[in-house]
Amino acid sequence: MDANSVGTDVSADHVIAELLEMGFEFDKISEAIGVVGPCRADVVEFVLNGSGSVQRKPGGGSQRRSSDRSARLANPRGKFKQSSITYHIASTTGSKTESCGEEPSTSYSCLAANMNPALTAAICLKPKPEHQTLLDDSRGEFDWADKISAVLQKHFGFSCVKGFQKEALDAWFAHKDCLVLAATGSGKSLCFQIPALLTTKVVVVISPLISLMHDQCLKLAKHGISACFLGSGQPDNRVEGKAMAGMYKIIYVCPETVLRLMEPLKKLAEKPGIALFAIDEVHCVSKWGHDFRPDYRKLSVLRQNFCSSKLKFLEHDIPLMALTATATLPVREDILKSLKMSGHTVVVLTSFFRQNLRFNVKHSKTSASSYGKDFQELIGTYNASRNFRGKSQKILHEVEPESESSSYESLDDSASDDEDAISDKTKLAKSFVKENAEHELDQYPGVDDFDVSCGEFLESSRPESFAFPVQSAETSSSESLDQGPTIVYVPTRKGTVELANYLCKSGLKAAAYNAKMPRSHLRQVHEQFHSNALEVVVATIAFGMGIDKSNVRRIIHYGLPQSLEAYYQEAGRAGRDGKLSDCTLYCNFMRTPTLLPNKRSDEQTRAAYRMLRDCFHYALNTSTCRAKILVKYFGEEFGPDGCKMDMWGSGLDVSDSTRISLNLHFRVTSVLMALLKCMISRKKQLCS
Ligand SMILES: Nc1ncnc2c1ncn2[C@@H]1O[C@H](COP(=O)(O)OP(=O)(O)OP(=O)(O)O)[C@@H](O)[C@H]1O
Repeated sequence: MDANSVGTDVSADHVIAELLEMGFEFDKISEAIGVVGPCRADVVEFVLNGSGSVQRKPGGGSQRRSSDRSARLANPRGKFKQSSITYHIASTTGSKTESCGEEPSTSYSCLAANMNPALTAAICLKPKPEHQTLLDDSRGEFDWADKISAVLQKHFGFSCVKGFQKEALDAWFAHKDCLVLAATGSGKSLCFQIPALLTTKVVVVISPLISLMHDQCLKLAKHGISACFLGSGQPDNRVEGKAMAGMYKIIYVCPETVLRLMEPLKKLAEKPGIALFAIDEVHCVSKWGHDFRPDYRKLSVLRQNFCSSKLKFLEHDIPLMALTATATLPVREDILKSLKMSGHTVVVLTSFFRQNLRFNVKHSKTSASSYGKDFQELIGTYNASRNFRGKSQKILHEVEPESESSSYESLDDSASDDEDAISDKTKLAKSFVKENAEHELDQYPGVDDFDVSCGEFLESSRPESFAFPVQSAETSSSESLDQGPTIVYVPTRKGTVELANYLCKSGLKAAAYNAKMPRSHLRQVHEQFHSNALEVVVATIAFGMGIDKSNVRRIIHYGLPQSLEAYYQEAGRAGRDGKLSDCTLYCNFMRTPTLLPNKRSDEQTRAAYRMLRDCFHYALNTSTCRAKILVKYFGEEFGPDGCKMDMWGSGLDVSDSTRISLNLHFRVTSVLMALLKCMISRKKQLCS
């Protein structure tokens, strides 16, 4: 059935279910359907931008309300999940389910659509095979460092490789496996992209997210390098065949697809050859990591199958290059072991310290009632920079958060009576289950979460106007932030919509982003974010790994992250141009941290609790440099001069620390930790 056919209860219910999944509130959806009818795009437009933005449809109004009521009574959320998935699949094959028979014009942000036609055109050219030999297979006869410089300059505009990049490339050149541990934004991708330019062979990159692969392919196309990605997000089924025939220099692929393609990959290894298997975001291998993906563990088949003892035509084992910015010592060991990397693996380790990131923690209820206080400065900053100071002040006073209650149904938004909260265990358990249910959906965006308009990324000539990135600027503590964009991470989908809505109403160019939103919207947010058309993206972790925009000036976590690795990974989106950037964590010290993964073993659940505890301790810390705690977490020690306390945030926000005494912190922490233990057994009961 057409999801948007007007006049049936099923279509209204369908739209309700989808919008609930996106994070919108039931009452608002009902009201909107009542006015504009059950067209998803119109309903969203109405909810976000009000009645003036959408024409009232005949057949809306009271007629719709009865179906809304029945939807509410039946609570059909689970039932509709399947429809929602079917809908998303349909949208990849081009069926017009989005816009009620019209081209989708909806912007879920407060901006008009801002597609970049040049970009779309560039990625939709016809393929042609690559036969450009830069390095012959003997590989020993010439100065390969010169060759690297040449391709680096030609394709990327950089004059030299960084030290750690050279080490990784040396390992590859010596046919050795390599584990690269380097800070966010340091340039790890180049380590596996350059080999593709130095040989006639293909580089296969394993990556966890379609969005990440998509972004990288787009960038490579702009740099004149052909690339494609394979997996369930690939809408063109011819791309896989072309990739296995060696028609792209770099193939991005998700782990489950690599496992499926073992035989074709063996053929590819024979002709034209595979130069390297790169495993990006390799912390996903580890059960102890923050972003465990079970299929990553099965990638040990690469080392087992692509070696000269198994494939007789190979002169050397095909090297593995594993890369991450966030791996603790146990995670590193787990990676080497579970991928069965060679005993001669070269470990390239650089500092995790990002000297231009300034870390702060502030106490906040982190609910709708605290938006006004917490985001006033941000709103003022952007509005002032657009010469809207007067208007924005007015708006700030006019726009009140819609409800005092938090989207979390937290027990503690009074932020005053922790003892009451602790005594009411039933309520706590309910809240725990509810939050868990939401977070589970938010935390692990599947490979189907993103759509692309074209699956092929062929080398395109670089436009004349193409500007190479400016090198890092020196940072000084007195430097002020310029007005690059901000990413706000919130723990729930509902939170993304609520906060983005609030910021839009306050005059900012903001957009919500979560994995359940329509792909067209997600694509649009990506494009607007990269073209500087958005000031703020309010996102779940779906907008995390791989986001590489140079001028992100602020990362705000509005709620506790699930681990310090996740926190540092997300914070690492800031200041990739080397300029001073702020990373602020707003944390409710009175709320039990419950951001927990579901469907895990007890052991993993305990590990998750440990990670949460580390986050909580990080937030509570009042005496040590925050950057120091973070890098220490990854096994790195700072020298005496390593941390400049005046610049890199230390304790809690001063005004808050006067309100919350240390005594209370420690009392609350110990009670919370006891509660967490209690919850493990409680959760078992609830799940059994
Ligand atoms: N040798 C180099 N000289 C100058 N800039 C470089 C060099 N290598 C990479 N860069 C730039 O550094 C930026 C970050 O690179 P990249 O996305 O590969 O980082 P990353 O280490 O993978 O980060 P993350 O782990 O956060 O995804 C890119 O914009 C890239 O162009």
